[in-house]
Amino acid sequence: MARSRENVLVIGAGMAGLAAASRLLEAGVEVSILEARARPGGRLATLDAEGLSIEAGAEFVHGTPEPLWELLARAGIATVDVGSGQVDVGTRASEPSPASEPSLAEMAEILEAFADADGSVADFLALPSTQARWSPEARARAATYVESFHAAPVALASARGTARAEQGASASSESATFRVQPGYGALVRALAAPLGDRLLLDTVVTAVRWERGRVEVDARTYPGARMRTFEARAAVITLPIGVLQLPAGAEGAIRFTPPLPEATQHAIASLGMGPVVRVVLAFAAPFSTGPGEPTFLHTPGEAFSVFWALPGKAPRASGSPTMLVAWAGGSNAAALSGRGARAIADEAQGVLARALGQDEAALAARCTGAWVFDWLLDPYARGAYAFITAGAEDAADTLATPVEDTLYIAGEATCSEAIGTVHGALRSGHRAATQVLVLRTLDQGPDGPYAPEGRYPREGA
Ligand SMILES: Cc1cc2nc3c(=O)[nH]c(=O)nc-3n(C[C@H](O)[C@H](O)[C@H](O)COP(=O)(O)OP(=O)(O)OC[C@H]3O[C@@H](n4cnc5c(N)ncnc54)[C@H](O)[C@@H]3O)c2cc1C
Ligand SMILES: NC(=O)Cc1c[nH]c2ccccc12
Repeated sequence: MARSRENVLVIGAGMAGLAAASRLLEAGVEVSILEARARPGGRLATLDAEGLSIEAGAEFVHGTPEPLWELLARAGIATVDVGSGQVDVGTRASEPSPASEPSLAEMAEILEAFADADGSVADFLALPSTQARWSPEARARAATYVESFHAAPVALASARGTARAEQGASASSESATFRVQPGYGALVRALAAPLGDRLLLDTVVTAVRWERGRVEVDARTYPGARMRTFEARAAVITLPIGVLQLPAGAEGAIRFTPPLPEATQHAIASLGMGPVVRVVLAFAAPFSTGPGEPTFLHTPGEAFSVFWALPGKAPRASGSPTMLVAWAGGSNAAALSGRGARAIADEAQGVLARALGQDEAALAARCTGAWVFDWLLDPYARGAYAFITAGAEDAADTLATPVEDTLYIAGEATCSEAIGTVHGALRSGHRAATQVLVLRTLDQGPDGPYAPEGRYPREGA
């Protein structure tokens, strides 16, 4: 077995791991990247569904975060503006009506006001001063938004942390939302290509033994047959927080020897991993979701609290949508999770039928496909994305602090300014790579263990 002490191991080939590995490789550091799945990308997963690209995980580019746009531009990948149509339907069958501007504006104010609040989102919404200032509709809208899009139960989510995440997800003054036209999978392919056979798929990490300046990682192949040990000077660990939170001994838990420092363990335990159930429904014929073909159709109070249309393929592109996403996050998703694809798809169709005032059986008969993504059940994610819980506002920064200059934890959950996003994951990977590279420059010098053979001229050579 090849053993090398010069390299850096990157655990996980999602956006954070791919970004870290690419940076390190560009800087001349020899890296190996260990990925449990049979594909790179992690929570970026574009599937082919009836000839259309659909996302199982992330779909949107939130705002114009510079490093993500730079990557897209470098790879020549186009984006499309999603649009901002918002339509509300009540819990009872009714005609969808455009979301009222005042209630949207009030909700934006509430999300901003979270920034100055201690405690949870639920605490803030229950304050007499909050109730006096904003309408019940706006408060309910804010709660539903946090539960669904931040995937965070309002009783747990930090108000200040949510304000920060919200700002991070906007990432620009005009908070437009975009789609990656060919799907995020195209970006994953562009990032993974230069890594070649340094990217090891079907490699499930089971244990990390470490001491300052030395890491040993045990891994098995998916069926569990082959064990391998990898050795390196340092490891960038991009495991989702849901995986790091697994109790010792649980299926899929990774054993750290010695255990991670108390502060790191505490930070891991105190972050939340938000659940999401995402269903893509396909309809054979053009399908109308209401006036002006809205982008987002809100169904508050239902198990799926928001729906949106996916761009169709020609010749339907100019017509009504034929593919819709049904989205449940936070407490709703936790309640749906584990009920099975059939029951979850039926529930999504039922909510949609009620929302549009249509007959449920007739709508179901027109549905030609349903793809169900229940992220809490994903063994290599254990949820959709992280959220900051009340009292744990510093946890992401704690995780981003290198452990003994040897373990560098990255991933979306470690990016305090854009937690839960693709660009947050990307930034965390770049940050970890920089931490590794700075260490090389300061502590190791050009002849140190990170220096690839022949990269630096030796004196007298
Ligand atoms: C349904 C959904 C919708 C989302 N929507 C958006 C959106 O619209 N916009 C947005 O910006 N963000 C969105 N996100 C969040 C975004 O997808 C994530 O923040 C980002 O992709 C996380 O990247 P990462 O590298 O931190 O983690 P991951 O992509 O999870 O990468 C970690 C990698 O580690 C691997 N791994 C796990 N266990 C092991 C092990 N034992 N051994 C080896 N490897 C292992 C995993 O397989 C994975 O590939 C969404 C996420 C989900 C789930
Ligand atoms: N569908 C989404 O955009 C989900 C999402 C991921 N991270 C976020 C942060 C803020 C708002 C939404 C999100």
